[in-house]
Amino acid sequence: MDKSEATRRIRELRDTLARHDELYYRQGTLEIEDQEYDALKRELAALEAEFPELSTDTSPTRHVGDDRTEGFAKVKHRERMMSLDNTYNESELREFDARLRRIFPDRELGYVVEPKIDGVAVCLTYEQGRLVRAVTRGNGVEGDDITANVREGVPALPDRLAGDQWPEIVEIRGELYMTLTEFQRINTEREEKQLPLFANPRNLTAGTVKQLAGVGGRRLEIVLYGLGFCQPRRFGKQSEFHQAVRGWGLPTLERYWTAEGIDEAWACIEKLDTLRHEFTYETDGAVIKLDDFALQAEAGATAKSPRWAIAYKFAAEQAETLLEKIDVQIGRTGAVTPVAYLSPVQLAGTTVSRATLHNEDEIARKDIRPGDTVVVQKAGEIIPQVLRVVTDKRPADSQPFDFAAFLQEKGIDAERVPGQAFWRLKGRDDPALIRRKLKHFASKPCLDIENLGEAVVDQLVTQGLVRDPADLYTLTVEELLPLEKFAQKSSENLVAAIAASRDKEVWRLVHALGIPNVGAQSAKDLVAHFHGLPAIMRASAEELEEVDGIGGIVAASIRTFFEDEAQLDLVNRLIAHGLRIEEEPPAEAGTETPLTGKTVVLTGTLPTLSRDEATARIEKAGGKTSSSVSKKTDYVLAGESAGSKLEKARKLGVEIIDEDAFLKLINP
Ligand SMILES: NC(=O)c1ccc[n+]([C@@H]2O[C@H](COP(=O)([O-])OP(=O)(O)OC[C@H]3O[C@@H](n4cnc5c(N)ncnc54)[C@H](O)[C@@H]3O)[C@@H](O)[C@H]2O)c1
Repeated sequence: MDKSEATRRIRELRDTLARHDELYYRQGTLEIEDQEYDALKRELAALEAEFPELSTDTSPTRHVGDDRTEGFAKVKHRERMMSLDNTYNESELREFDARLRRIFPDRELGYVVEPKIDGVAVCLTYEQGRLVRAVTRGNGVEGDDITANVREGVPALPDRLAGDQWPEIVEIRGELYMTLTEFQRINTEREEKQLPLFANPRNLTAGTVKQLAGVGGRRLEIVLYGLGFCQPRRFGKQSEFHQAVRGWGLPTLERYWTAEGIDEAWACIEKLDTLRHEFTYETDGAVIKLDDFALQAEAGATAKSPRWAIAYKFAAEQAETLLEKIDVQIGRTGAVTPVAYLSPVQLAGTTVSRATLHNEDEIARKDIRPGDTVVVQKAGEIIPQVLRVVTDKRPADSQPFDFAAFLQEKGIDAERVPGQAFWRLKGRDDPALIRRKLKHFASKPCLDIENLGEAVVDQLVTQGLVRDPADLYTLTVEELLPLEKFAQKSSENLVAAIAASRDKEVWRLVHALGIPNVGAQSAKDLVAHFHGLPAIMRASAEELEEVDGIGGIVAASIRTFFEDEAQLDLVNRLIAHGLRIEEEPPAEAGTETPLTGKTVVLTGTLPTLSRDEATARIEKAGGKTSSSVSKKTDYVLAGESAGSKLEKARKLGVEIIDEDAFLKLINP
């Protein structure tokens, strides 16, 4: 390769890696498998070695992936947090040992072999034995302060170290992770609510610790294995440190091995490979470290990884199964990702029934078709991917899969992102689209908001006051006054008109949402059948098709709309602003209603109803709410993160119901 070719390829690789880093570290998602990512990084490193003049300090080969995000306080690590060099083959592992033996020619090298936990790196600081801080790796030098989320989300983490043999200040490094059981619990709940599923426990862990409003009832675990800053210094070896961590009562590695020399270390790695599926955490490899801290210090580090440790990653496991159908998932940013639905098959200790297909080009490159027998692989132990098609077993009438035609058939209005392989729902942030949405929302056949005409909408969008319909409900008179042709009275009128739209008929709101293919008549039909928005949101495509006048295309389009997190977020915000979402007639005095004379206590966060909304429903159904649980309480309506009220209800034997049961109760 000549230099200009190398320059072009290096730039391309850096851009690609930067994009995947952003997805992986900041957004908690991924588009390519780790093995593929690692291969791209190696290619870049090789080119930079061949053309050192093209190497720069900002290259992804020189720094750790940065997970810092807005909204978190930044904290400097007292000692840098590094990444690890990694390899997938034994000979490179032996080269690592050979390099160290060149540095320490006369020594027999003692190693520690540890499982490599596939989670999210975290650094805990204990001062005087008390947990004071939990910080992400960040860019290695400073990370995000996630103390509150760690305290809330990791019940197994003690606030105080046991005993009294701890240093005054100690940074303890480890990995946050989520058990498969918890991961499956969350995904099953999401599946029931027809929400998009999370791809794997690692990404969900990354997303959970970076939630700004707490961990929302998700349970995380931690395992601690590394020493950072320590005052006074007191450990001579990694293995001694492990003993201390255990003695302090912290969750630590279930197994680790000490080995003399690389042959013994290799035997330990093989042993680890046979045992790892029994661990509570997912492991994607082994980490081999020099045991002696003095030798570690002498060996030093490169720009991003220590020279005294290496990760050996296990090869992915594979299995053959039938690809039943291809469907799509829609992400928060509107990305439309193809997914393969498989006949369930056992792989790396779990049952696999879905695999990512990444994007349109990937499907075309591998020529994957519904009805194919495919080889699936769990790379890096987590997300299954379709590796290849077993073409010998392809049915005779099979046709290539046409992604664009498939999207059209499903009524998904998406476009391929120029220069990229993925598709995205059309123009989310386009001001013209926002205007169009708002005009539709406020129009006569929708929420019919007086005074919110075209000129006003244009100004609201241009001034950045409103980005979507939910923003209308927080507008204030003060914000409107500076707009053209707005005076005190007209501003008040608009705020009042918007407020009044909260009580309009539910079909108007359903129409106003702008679900593709759902016009005023369909909205009326849907509400007449389901009596409210929540039931429409929960309905399956089959249930939707039971409504007179709703066909397959409209049903699919409704499902796609509510599976899209961005749309769901908008709907939930509208609901939170108190818009009417149920059509049931108000209770008349003297009539028996489902909750007449009953007391309900609310606790936790409900999946779709806000607290005000739930209270309004309870009152409408004849009940009343109370803030504390007693023997007189009839029901406790509990959502995620329900706390002591739930405990008390259990103790007193008060009936506990979730949102679904509640909605059935008031709307039998
Ligand atoms: N698929 C993608 O798009 C994508 C994008 C970015 C990164 N990645 C993956 O992430 C890797 C880079 O991530 P990384 O920098 O966190 O490196 P890494 O995951 O390869 O290894 C370093 C990390 O391992 C963790 N670790 C787990 N067990 C450990 C133990 N016993 N001892 C020491 N450390 C342990 C630590 O958090 C440490 O920071 C890449 O090699 C790639 O596989 C994938």
